[in-house]
Amino acid sequence: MLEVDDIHSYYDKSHVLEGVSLHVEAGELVTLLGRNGAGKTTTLKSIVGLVPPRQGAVRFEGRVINGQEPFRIARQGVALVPEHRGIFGLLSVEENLKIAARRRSRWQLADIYRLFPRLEERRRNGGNALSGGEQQMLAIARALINDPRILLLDEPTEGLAPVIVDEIVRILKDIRGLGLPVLLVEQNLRVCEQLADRHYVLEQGRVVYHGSAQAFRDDPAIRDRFLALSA
Ligand SMILES: Nc1ncnc2c1ncn2[C@@H]1O[C@H](COP(=O)(O)OP(=O)(O)OP(=O)(O)O)[C@@H](O)[C@H]1O
Repeated sequence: MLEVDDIHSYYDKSHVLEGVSLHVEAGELVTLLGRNGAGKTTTLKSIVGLVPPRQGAVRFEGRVINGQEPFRIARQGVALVPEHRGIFGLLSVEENLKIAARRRSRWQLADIYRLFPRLEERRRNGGNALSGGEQQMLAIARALINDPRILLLDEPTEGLAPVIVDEIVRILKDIRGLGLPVLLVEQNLRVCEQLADRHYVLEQGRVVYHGSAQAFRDDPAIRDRFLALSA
């Protein structure tokens, strides 16, 4: 349903993605791994039009979307939850959700609160008063209430305490259980292994490994290589 086909992306003259290809099928959770600076965030930004690829194609549900404005890509249901969470600090949790809600969304507030009980508890708190983990949950919740057809997540567990990481993993499992496809950029291998159907590893703007979660688990060479990289 999402197909990234040999994209090349740049920051000015700096050639950052050198022919990245990947795909995410309906109902899949796919992770994008790689060390800092490998191009993971740039791949997500290229998909949503924030860093438009200069070559190659991005197709969503069979239609070419690269070259469109980011808001048009978002409107088609491609939602990015960026690393720096982008919530409104002066608005309450519930206001943050209501402002993001799309009319006729499949997601109502009650559905969101069922998935994120912590947000219901804190629904009258201001965004500024939330912990890092709660802000991350709110960022994911805001993306969901806007009724995406695919969710792109940039390092949702970064810097969070283990107990909160477990809560985010539980939420992502539930999202996956609902059949919503997810492309997850994540450095935490334990998180990836609990969630993913397939993995891609990026190095210096290229895909250097692609395989099923099972193949990745069974292949110590690639695991060691990745672990060594991320250490
Ligand atoms: N706005 C920018 N302007 C110029 N160069 C950039 C910009 N953003 C990223 N880069 C460079 O592009 C390359 C890929 O960065 P990117 O953020 O995509 O990597 P990443 O794999 O997501 O790593 P990280 O985990 O550190 O975010 C890096 O060399 C980085 O320095």
